[in-house]
Amino acid sequence: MSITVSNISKSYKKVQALQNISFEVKEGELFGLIGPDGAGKTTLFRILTTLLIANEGFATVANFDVVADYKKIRNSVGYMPGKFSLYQDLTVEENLNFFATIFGTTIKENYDLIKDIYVQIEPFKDRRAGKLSGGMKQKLALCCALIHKPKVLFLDEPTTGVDPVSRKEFWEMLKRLQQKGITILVSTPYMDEAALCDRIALIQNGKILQMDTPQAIVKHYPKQIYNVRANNTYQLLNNLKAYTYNHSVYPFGEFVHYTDSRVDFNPSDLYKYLESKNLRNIEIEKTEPTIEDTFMELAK
Ligand SMILES: Nc1ncnc2c1ncn2[C@@H]1O[C@H](COP(=O)(O)OP(=O)(O)OP(=O)(O)O)[C@@H](O)[C@H]1O
Repeated sequence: MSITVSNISKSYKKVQALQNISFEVKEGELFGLIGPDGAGKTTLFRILTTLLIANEGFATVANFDVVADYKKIRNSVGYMPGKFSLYQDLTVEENLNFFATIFGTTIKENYDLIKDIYVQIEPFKDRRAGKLSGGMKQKLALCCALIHKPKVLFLDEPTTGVDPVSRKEFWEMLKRLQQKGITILVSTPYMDEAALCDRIALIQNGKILQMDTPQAIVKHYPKQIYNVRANNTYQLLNNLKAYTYNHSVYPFGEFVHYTDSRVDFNPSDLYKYLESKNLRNIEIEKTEPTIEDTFMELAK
């Protein structure tokens, strides 16, 4: 196993950030921690990268214990923290050289590993990191986390605040790194990114709600979901929430996602109800669940 987390708990005074978390990540796996702000993702990353000590439980990374073998772990992992971690006043090249030097290596030695990413920021190598765009900062941070050829890469919300094109490119880069044998633990609040991982853990309030492949998680969704639309979305939401038989109701893109509590649900009953509320242009159609739907169901 590349990462083993066993019954880890951590609290900050009154806040219980992690409650009895356990999971394993296999060598070469791309594993996602999916959860909203405050779920406990950063706390877990800090424990696994030896920057914070858990109150209970144990964990290993690359077969080293996170407490006893912390120095060995620091040499074996790359960590890209959520907040921008680079030296704003150093240039792109200086930042990268700095990280290479503290790990006793050079840009040249591991250039192969970062090449695909670095070529995209190389034209700006003399620019100060603080003056880079969001997407470029993120690429530089990834190069810095990779420059010592880590076995395990920890990426805490690497795409938060990054535009959709750069997000897509970033995930393509992760897939290429995975093919080079690097184990990756990545956190994200974006449900569409969850589908790109080999396995995911859905996490909320310091607890794992569910863990499996993205395909299996969606397959186990227990209900039929309906896309509902009408001329007034705000009123539609309120009317659906007030409907006696609703099981779940929430906005989803241009639709409202609705599930019914009855086994013999007939959409025409709902149609009539919404019509009686003076809604117009009503549409009710079956749709497939997504990871976001699973999250909404588990978080209920
Ligand atoms: N140093 C701290 N002192 C007190 N409470 C903290 C501290 N760090 C985190 N917390 C609390 O612990 C909980 C988990 O926070 P954590 O940062 O691990 O979550 P997260 O999933 O990474 O969310 P975010 O994306 O917002 O950072 C939150 O309720 C947070 O307010």
